[in-house]
Parts: sequence; structure tokens; C-alpha cells
Amino acid sequence: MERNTCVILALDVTDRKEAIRIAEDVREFVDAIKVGYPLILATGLRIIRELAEFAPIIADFKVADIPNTNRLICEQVFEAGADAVIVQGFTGRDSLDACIEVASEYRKDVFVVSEMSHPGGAEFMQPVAEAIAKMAAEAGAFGLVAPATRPERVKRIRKLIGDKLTIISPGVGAQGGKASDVIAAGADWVIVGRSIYKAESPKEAACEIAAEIEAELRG
Ligand SMILES: O=C1C[C@H](C(=O)O)N([C@@H]2O[C@H](COP(=O)(O)O)[C@@H](O)[C@H]2O)C(=O)N1
Repeated sequence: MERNTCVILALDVTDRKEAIRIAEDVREFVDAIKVGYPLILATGLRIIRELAEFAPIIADFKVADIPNTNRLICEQVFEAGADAVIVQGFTGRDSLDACIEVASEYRKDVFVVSEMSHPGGAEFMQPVAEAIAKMAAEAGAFGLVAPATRPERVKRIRKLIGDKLTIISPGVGAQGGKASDVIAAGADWVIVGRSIYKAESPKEAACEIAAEIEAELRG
């Protein structure tokens, strides 16, 4: 995944034609597209290859099962053409290892959720987020998901892992997070859904977020 605009589109629409139209529309302003259950359950796994034409695809299935089931899921995800998969870390090291093993067989990447961006993310995940981040680094994951709604947490997690892991941060816009703040805190990419795909012009919305980040990085 080339770091260019530092924006990942969370394409949480449930109509195939709309998804393809938006992906084509914003392609010059996003570095990757994250697809999850809403779009996949509505349209089927085929949409991954259709969208891969426009950008690398991160499959957000929050994989969270026993090792064998995690392996079976990740095999299907990469066979479907995804470039990366998002997995939960709270299921422990053996379950995470199973995902990373499959990913390395396919030469693809694993992102581990350390702490979620919504208010409930602070209830049970925040207390173990740093342990999950440490485990992800030791297990050889490619990156972490950490909350743009709490840039101070991203800063803390970045301090803990150094440059061992890539950090992608959801929660910008609709959830209240600010792209430039979380990039300043140490995130490599922001994940943005509604603020782009629900915008009058998704292209302009993506362009504006990319410009905000560029200004932050220019300092
Ligand atoms: O902690 C997390 C994990 C998860 C993820 O990225 O893995 N997401 C996803 O990021 C996107 C934000 O969308 P919007 O709020 O911009 O419309 C949605 O697809 C969420 O499912 C979070 O929002 N927070």
C-alpha cells in the first residue's frame, strides 16, 4: 500500500453500482478502499475484485475466532483478491498467528484492532489495547487499527510500537475525529467512510481530507 494521500475510503454502502461509482470517483484521492460486512453481505465477495481495479482492498472482517476458523476465513479473504485483512487481537496470540501465517502464504497483510474508535471501545478494549499492540508487533502483523477519535491514544500506541507497525485510524468526520490531528499523533492513514461516501461530491470530500493531511505533513 503506497502512502500517497494517507486516506483509506471505508466503502460502507450496500449497492454494487454505487460502490463502483464512488470508488472510481475518488480513486485519485484514496490509497486504499476498506470493504466490510455491509457491502460484502449485500453484494457478495466478487465486489472485492471489482473494486481492486481502483485501489488496494482491505477486507474488514474483524476476524475473531479460534485459530483454525481464522485460517479458513483468511484463506477465503485472500482468494477473493483482498490485499489485507483486519482481525481482532483480543482472541489472543494463537488466533492472530493463524491469520498472519495465511497472510504470509499469500504475501498479504494483517491489521490488528488495538482499540476501537466508538465510545464503547474505551470500556473493554482500551485497558488491553497496548498489550494487543505489543502482541501484534511481536507476531509480525503489518499494522494496527487505532482510534482517530482519541489521538492521544494513537500517540501512546505509536510510542509503544515505534515504527514497527503501520497505524490506520478510523473515526474521522462522522465520529468526531480530525484527520490532521491523528496523523500528527502518529497514524499513517485515516479511514473515512460517511464523510466521503455520503458527501454531495465524494471526490471533493476525499480531496479536502487529503489536502488537510498534506498541509499537516508539510508542517
Ligand atoms: O474502531 C474502529 C474499527 C473499524 C475499523 O476501521 O476497523 N471502524 C470502521 O471504520 C469505518 C468508519 O466509518 P465512518 O464512521 O467514517 O462512516 C467503518 O467501516 C467502521 O466499521 C471504526 O469506525 N472504528
